Amino acid sequence: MNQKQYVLAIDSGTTSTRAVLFDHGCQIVGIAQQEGTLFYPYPGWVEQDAEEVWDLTVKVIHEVLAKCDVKPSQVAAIGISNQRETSVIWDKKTGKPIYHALVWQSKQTTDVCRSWASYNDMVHKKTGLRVDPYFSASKISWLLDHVEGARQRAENGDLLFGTIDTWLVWKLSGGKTHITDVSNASRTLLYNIHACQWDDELLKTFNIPAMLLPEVKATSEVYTMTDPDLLDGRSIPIGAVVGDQQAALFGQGCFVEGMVKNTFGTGGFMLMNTGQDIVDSKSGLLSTIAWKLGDRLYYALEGSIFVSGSTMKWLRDQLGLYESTKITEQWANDVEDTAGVYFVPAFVGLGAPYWNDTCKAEISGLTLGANKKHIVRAALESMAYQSKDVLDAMVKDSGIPIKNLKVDGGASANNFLLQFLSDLLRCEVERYKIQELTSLGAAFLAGMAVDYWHIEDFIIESDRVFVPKAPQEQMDAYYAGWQRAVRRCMQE
Ligand SMILES: Nc1ncnc2c1ncn2[C@@H]1O[C@H](COP(=O)(O)OP(=O)(O)O)[C@@H](O)[C@H]1O
Ligand SMILES: O=P(O)(O)OC[C@H](O)CO
Repeated sequence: MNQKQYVLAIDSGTTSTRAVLFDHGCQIVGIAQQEGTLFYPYPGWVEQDAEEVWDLTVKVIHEVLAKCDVKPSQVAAIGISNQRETSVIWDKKTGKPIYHALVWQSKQTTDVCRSWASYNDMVHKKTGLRVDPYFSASKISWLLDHVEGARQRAENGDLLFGTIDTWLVWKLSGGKTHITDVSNASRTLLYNIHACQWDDELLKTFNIPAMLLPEVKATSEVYTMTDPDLLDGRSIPIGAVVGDQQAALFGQGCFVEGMVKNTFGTGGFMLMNTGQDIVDSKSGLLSTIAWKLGDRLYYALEGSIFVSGSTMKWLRDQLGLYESTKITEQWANDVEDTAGVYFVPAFVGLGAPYWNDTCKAEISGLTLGANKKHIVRAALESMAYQSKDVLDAMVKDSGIPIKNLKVDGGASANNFLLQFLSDLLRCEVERYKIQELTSLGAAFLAGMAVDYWHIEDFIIESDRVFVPKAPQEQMDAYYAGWQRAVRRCMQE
C-alpha cells in the first residue's frame, strides 16, 4: 500500500524548537513545540545548552509524528531552519560541547570586536557584514581563548565548530556529517560572499583554524541521512539547512527581486531579495546570501534588529506583568496611546541601522498616570518603530519603494502591532494563514531536494492585509518621539 508522504521541518529558534509536518498542499498537518532555556550569566551575555537544543529537537520530532500518527517511513525529507550565528564548539570524538552555545544576541565578545575594529572595511567588502559580536567569528575566538586547552585541541583537529544547523545535522546523522549551507556560512564573518568560500585571509587575521569549519553546501540538496537508531530503524534524507530568516524569505514566497518580509520573532529581521546582485549598504544594513539552488546564488539585503518579540517575553518573565503574551494585544487596544511612554529595547545594544553595542534599554516619558498597559503598548510600538528605521534604510539603499510588507514570526499574531506597523510605514502589511513560514521555507527547500515538490507547487494563502488608517501627521509625531528616545538612549 502506498502511504501518504510528508515533509518535516525542524525550526530551531532562539526561544523555542519546533517540528512542523507539511503535506503536499503546503498545509500544516501538525506542530510540536518546546521552549528552551536561555542563560544570562552576566549582563549582556546570552547562552544556551546545545545538548538541550538537541534533546528538544528529538522530543519535538517524536511528538509531532505521534500526534499526527505518521510513521518515519512517511517522511520524504527533513529540512532545518535555525537561529543563525549562534556558535557551538564540540569534541569530535565524544560529541560533547566544550562550553555553552554563545547565542547571536550575546555580548561577551565586545572587547574582541573592539580589538578587530580596524578590519571592519575588509570584513564588509568580503562578507557583506561588519565587525560585531553578533556574528560567529568573535564567538569562536572567545571560545578558543576562554575554554582551557581549546585552542590546542582545535589546532590538533579534535574539535568541530558549527552554527545550530551544523550541530543538528551532525547529531541527526549520528556524528557522521559536518556541513552547513551558504546562508548560514554567510553569517559567520568568515565566508567570502563573492568568492563563495571560507576566506583564508579572514581566518588568518582572526586566528581561527580552518579544521574547525564545516563543509559549505547548497541550501537544497540531500546532505546525509538520519541515523537509523533515531527513528525506528528508518533513515530519512536531510534535504535543506537554511538560516531561519532566509527560510522565512523563501516561505513568504519572496522569490522575486525587490520582495520584502519582516519576521517578528525573538529578534526582528527585515530581508529584501536582491536576486543575483549584492547590494552594498551605505545605511547600516547587511548584504547576505539568501540561498543557493543548484549552482545559482541569490542574495538579500538585511536589517537585523536584536530584540523584538523578546521584549514581550521580558515583560512576562522578568517583570511578571502577564502569564500569556496573547493578552498584550488587548491591553494595547485598551489605552488610546502610550501616554508619552517610549520603550527602546536596547537590552543587548542596538543592531541595524545604529550598531551600538554598549547602550542599554530604556523606558522613558513615565508620569504618575502611566500604567502597565501604556508600557506594554510602548513595547509593541517599539517593534514597529525599529522596523521603520530599517525599512527607510532599505528603500534608500535599494532605491525600491516598498508597497507591501509580508510579516510572520510569533509576534505577527498580534493585530495591534500589525495595524500600528501599517499606519507607521504607510504600506500594506500582509499576513498569511500559515504563520510558520520559516518552517515552510525549510520544508519546501528540503522537498525540492527529493523531488517531492517543484517550485510551481508552492502555495500560501493570505490571511489579512492591514492598510494605513491613522493620520500620517500623528504617526510622524510619534516617530519623531521615538527618534528622540533612541538618541537619548545612545548617549554615553
Ligand atoms: N501575541 C503576541 N504578541 C506579541 N509578541 C508575541 C506574541 N506571541 C509571541 N510573541 C513573542 O514572539 C517571540 C516568539 O516568536 P518566535 O517566532 O516563536 O521566535 P523564535 O523563532 O525566535 O523562537 C517571543 O519572544 C514572544 O514574546
Ligand atoms: O530566533 P529568531 O527567529 O529570532 O532568529 C534569530 C536570527 O536568526 C538571528 O540572526
